[in-house]
Amino acid sequence: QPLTAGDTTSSDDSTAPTSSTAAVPVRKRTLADYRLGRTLGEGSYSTVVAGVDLSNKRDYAIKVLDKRHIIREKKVKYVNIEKNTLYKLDHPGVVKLYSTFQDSSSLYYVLELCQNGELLTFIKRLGSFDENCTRFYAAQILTAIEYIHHRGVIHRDLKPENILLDHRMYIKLTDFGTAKMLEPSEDGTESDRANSFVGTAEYVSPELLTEKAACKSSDLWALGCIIYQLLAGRPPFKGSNEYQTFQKIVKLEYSFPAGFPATAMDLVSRLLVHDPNERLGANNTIDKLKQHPFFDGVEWDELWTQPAPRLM
Ligand SMILES: Nc1ncnc2c1ncn2[C@@H]1O[C@H](COP(=O)(O)OP(=O)(O)OP(=O)(O)O)[C@@H](O)[C@H]1O
Ligand SMILES: O=C(O)C[C@H](Cc1nc2cc(Cl)cc(Cl)c2[nH]1)c1ccc(Cl)cc1
Repeated sequence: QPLTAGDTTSSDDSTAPTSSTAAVPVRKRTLADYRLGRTLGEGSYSTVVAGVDLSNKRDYAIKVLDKRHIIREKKVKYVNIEKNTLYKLDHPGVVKLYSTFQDSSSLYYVLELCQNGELLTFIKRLGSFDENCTRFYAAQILTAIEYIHHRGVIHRDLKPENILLDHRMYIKLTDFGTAKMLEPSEDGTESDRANSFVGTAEYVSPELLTEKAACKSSDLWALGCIIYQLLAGRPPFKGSNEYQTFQKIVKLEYSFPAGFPATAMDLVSRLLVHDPNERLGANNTIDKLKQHPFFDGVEWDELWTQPAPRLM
């Protein structure tokens, strides 16, 4: 018998006033609060299913992790990094985490539902994006990166699989389990280097391969790779295996296909730069990135209210 709004099984006082004005404390959710629907996707350690919250009839994405698997694979740290990072972030371009809970076998994240799945799916389906669509999506991704960096978070694994699309076809960054929260160091400025962890081969920055240390600028390198991929239909560095890919990155071995728009070529070549400090927008100068001619015409204040361009 599914729960209906107003029914309560937990210690709540079931005679609690049901009027919407009553400040009912936010009760820790349990699985019983949701009607689970279709499976949205599978991760290495997770399954994501659609779920309707029975008390407010809203749709969510519920990410389920098997506890034993998490412990065996030593991913406890990543789970708590993803939880703490997502709880801290609040931006239209970042997937929202509403609640977390657990039962005897699993851990649950209740996430904002991104009905249109992964950006990668659309790149594959269309082959590539036209310049106008690339501009819109690059601008949305850029403002989401600007926001997480402002909050002292480096994503470290930005790629079209980790950029989801909601019902309005707006982007939502996800997968913060490998993100890095920069610790404010003694002199108050945040330490700018994060150690260990290597992202996905095609999008990994050179500094991560040579010095094993990511910085905010590593996300700008990934943005350069993503802009290239939106227009070319494939990432700039792609070897026949991971090692080959890393070689190309370290040697900056990439070229633009014929027909690649000139302003986009200029922008990408200012992001795919070895020295992290030399990348356009590095060292908290993302405004310089926004002023690049490629973004001419972007209404930055309307970016999260205007309708997304039709992908074609
Ligand atoms: N909030 C969401 N809304 C809709 N679909 C989602 C959402 N979060 C994840 N998904 C889908 O579920 C799939 C699995 O996501 P999840 O984050 O659990 O694993 P992953 O990060 O893709 O894989 P891995 O853990 O191996 O990196 C994703 O590929 C995505 O398609
Ligand atoms: O309920 C909360 O919010 C806190 C718990 C803390 C927590 N309990 C755990 C149990 C196990 Cl076995 C593994 C991890 Cl990573 C665990 N993390 C929790 C539950 C779910 C998720 Cl996704 C993260 C953290």
